[in-house]
This record gives sequence, C-alpha cells and structure tokens, in this order.
Amino acid sequence: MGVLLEVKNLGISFGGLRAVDGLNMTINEGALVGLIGPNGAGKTTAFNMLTGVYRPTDGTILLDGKSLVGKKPAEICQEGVARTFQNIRLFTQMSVLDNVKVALHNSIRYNLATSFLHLPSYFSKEKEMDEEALKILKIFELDTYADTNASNLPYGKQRKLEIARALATNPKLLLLDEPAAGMNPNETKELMETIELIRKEFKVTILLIEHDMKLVSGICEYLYVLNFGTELAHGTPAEVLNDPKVVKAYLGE
Ligand SMILES: Nc1ncnc2c1ncn2[C@@H]1O[C@H](COP(=O)(O)OP(=O)(O)OP(=O)(O)O)[C@@H](O)[C@H]1O
Repeated sequence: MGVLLEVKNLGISFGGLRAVDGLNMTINEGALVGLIGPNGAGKTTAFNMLTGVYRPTDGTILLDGKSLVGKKPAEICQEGVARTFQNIRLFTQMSVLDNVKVALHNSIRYNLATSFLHLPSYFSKEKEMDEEALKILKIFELDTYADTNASNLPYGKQRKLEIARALATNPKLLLLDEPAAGMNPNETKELMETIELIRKEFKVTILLIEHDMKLVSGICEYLYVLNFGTELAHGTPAEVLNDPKVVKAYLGE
C-alpha cells in the first residue's frame, strides 16, 4: 500500500496564536486513522488546512504526491478530499436524495446545454444519478428516506447522510470531524459499523477527529494526538492511549 497523504511540518498562526505547529502525518492508502486531542488542540484547524479553508503558514501537504497547499476547497475536493463537519451542514430544505445528488455532480458531468435544454442525454444522466445516489443511500440504510426532507431526519441519520454526501464526491481521502458528536451509544455503535463498511465498499482512506475513545480505539488502526497545536504522540491506539503524556493531557493534572 502506498502513501496517500503526507503532511510535513504543517503550521498556522492566527495573529499571535500558533494554532497548529509542526504537524507531521503519513497516511497510507486504505488506512483508518484518528486525530485526537483535548478541546482547542488544533484538530479542526488541521482539517481546515487539509481542505483549503485555511492556507497553512508553514509546511507541505501532499496527496498522492501532489501539493494541496494554495488550492481552493473546490479544487481540493476535485483532487479527492471530502469532509464532514463538526456541526452538521446539510442542505436542510432539500430531500435526502437531492443532498447526495448535489455531491454526485462532482463526479458525473454533463454540459450546460444538455442540462438547460433538457436533451435526452440529460434525462439519462439524471436517471444514472438517481440510481447512483440510491445505491449510496442504501449502504447507509437511508434509501427508504430518499424523498424525506433532510431536516426531518433524526439526528443520527442526518450525520450518516452527511457522510453519504461526502462519499458521493468519490473521494480518495474522507475526513470526518467528530462523526459521533451528540450520538447515543447505540447510534455510535451503528456509526462505527458504517464507517468500517464504507471503508471496504468504497476503498476510501479515512482520517477522523473524535472524542469518543471507544469509537477511536474500536476502529482506528493508528492515532495522532495533538495538544496545544503540537503533536504529542502517535502510534497504535493501545500505545497512544496508555501513554502517560496523553493521559495527562486529557485528564489535566
Ligand atoms: N480563524 C481563527 N482565528 C483565530 N483563532 C482560531 C481560528 N480558528 C481556530 N482558532 C483557534 O485555534 C485553536 C485550535 O482550534 P480548533 O478548533 O482547531 O481546535 P480543536 O482541536 O478542533 O477543538 P475541539 O475539539 O474543541 O473542536 C483554538 O485556540 C481556536 O480558538
């Protein structure tokens, strides 16, 4: 398995605040890796740099050997990086199916004339997209909600739909920002199974931020720990979660 993501000496300053400093990560194709750390450690900021929301002040980000630094979020999505957010960001007034179809436009294209004039190929592409979107929804057991307004889904299913939508862009790397936030233990368990399933079905590499240590140690094979913007530890969950430095960072003194 080759390296998919290589992050070297990544850093960003906001005025006087060094939010991330000297972050190094090497993530192999097909891996399922966790990025953990106490509140305010810089995890979401790291995601924002990986997805082009923030431009790093220092360091390099290579996806498949290609630099992502300086690219816009839409370009980075085209390169194969998709994400979900800590606070769910669905198109709430659209149906579940349409939420996924919007993302499919990233991978299935037709020209403007075909679309405006509703030429025959427009309908066949639309049908193709409906089928593809339903296929993705089925994996998440959301196909029966296809016509439901996204805002009417229960919370746990909205989180799943956000992941489904991210996957519809056909990413190489999927970034999940606290996917289990606000979920009850049953929903979290279901989510863990879903994450493992999509990794196999979509052959996608996953990097996730998560505070739920049961989820992290249950499914991640490798962890990076941030604390006050710097890398505190990295290794297997067993190594990292038994590391006195990590325990101290989480529990305080
Ligand atoms: N745009 C910004 N301007 C100024 N400071 C920022 C900005 N974005 C993040 N920060 C600061 O950077 C630090 C890291 O924040 P970040 O949200 O990345 O932490 P986190 O590890 O994701 O925390 P949590 O687990 O609470 O979500 C915080 O001190 C935060 O206030």
